[in-house]
Amino acid sequence: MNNIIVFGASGQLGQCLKNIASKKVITNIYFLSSSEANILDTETLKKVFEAYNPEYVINCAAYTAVDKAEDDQEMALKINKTGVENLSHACVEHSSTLIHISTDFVFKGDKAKPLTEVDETKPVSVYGKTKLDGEKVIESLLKKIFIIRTGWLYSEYGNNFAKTMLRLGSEKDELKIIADQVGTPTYAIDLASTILQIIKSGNTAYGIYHYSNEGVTSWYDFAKAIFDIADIEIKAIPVKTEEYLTKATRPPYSVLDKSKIKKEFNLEIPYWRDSLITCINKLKQ
Ligand SMILES: NC(=O)C1=CN([C@@H]2O[C@H](COP(=O)(O)OP(=O)(O)OC[C@H]3O[C@@H](n4cnc5c(N)ncnc54)[C@H](OP(=O)(O)O)[C@@H]3O)[C@@H](O)[C@H]2O)C=CC1
Ligand SMILES: Cc1cn([C@H]2C[C@H](O)[C@@H](COP(=O)(O)OP(=O)(O)O[C@H]3O[C@@H](C)C(=O)[C@@H](O)[C@H]3O)O2)c(=O)[nH]c1=O
Repeated sequence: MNNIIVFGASGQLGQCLKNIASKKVITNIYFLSSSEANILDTETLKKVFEAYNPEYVINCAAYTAVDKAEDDQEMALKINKTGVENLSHACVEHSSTLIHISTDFVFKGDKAKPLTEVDETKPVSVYGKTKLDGEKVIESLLKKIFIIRTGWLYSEYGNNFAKTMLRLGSEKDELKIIADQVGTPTYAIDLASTILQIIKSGNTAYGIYHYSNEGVTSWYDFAKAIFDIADIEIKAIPVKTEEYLTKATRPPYSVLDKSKIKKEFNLEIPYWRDSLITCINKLKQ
């Protein structure tokens, strides 16, 4: 098999890909951190693509600070749109297939019905808008693409809600957690396995796909499950969105319909609580 390169490799998903690739003994995959390959630096991208001539490019690089993006629109746009545009041009030049990760936050989330790939996008945050811009730029430049929209990523790596809850759970006696935002947590290790499975399949059914774990929950119930599985005693207080102020607006409902990806790649997706147990057990080791 020809080379695979991963951009944004030191982030959460990048580290999960590294973990899975080493378990599956995949040796033709190369992991590039932001300091090794900044997707805003076209000269570096040119050199990297010439050196590796990748068959597949996995883009895990992104501006992911949802609240910070509201005051830092320029940088969020640069990374999530211009950087993605640079990668797309390089992929065209080298005939590479681009696997790009997008988000449930491209949706407004005002309808309580699992969201399909053809549902209307209407982001309500700067982060969501810039991620949608990234999707659009890829679709306008490249044919060989897999855009995977996912949501609520967590794992033993990087920063995420589950690790924040574990930390706050050991520091505080009580915690207010939003109970009227509903979605599905995604164990980034499960997503990483799926990405490598897509590559291995050689399937060329290019397009947008939705992926999360199975099931539906709220941030409050997700937090309760984290405390329960990790044996943390804390008073968790369910609150409405208006009672927990954040800079960015988040979709109230962002459950993704995964029928398309399951059918096309013959996937069995774990239920979110089962994967959460796996993750917390790993964190305990
Ligand atoms: N986290 C989540 O809950 C969700 C994430 N997603 C999407 O999944 C993808 C992966 O997310 P995740 O791993 O959690 O995010 P992280 O924030 O953990 O990782 C993002 C990585 O991108 C790197 N990066 C930032 N700017 C550049 C740049 N200019 N050039 C190269 N690399 C850069 C960062 O480098 P550095 O460490 O040096 O800053 C970081 O390592 C993203 O596309 C995100 O939008 C989708 C849904 C949910
Ligand atoms: C820490 C904390 C958060 N919350 C709420 C705020 C928010 O609505 C929700 C999640 O907060 P976080 O800031 O941890 O997560 P957030 O950064 O909003 O997570 C999002 O990240 C981006 C990158 C995505 O693409 C999304 O799919 C999603 O995972 O939980 C509480 O209610 N209580 C708390 O103590």
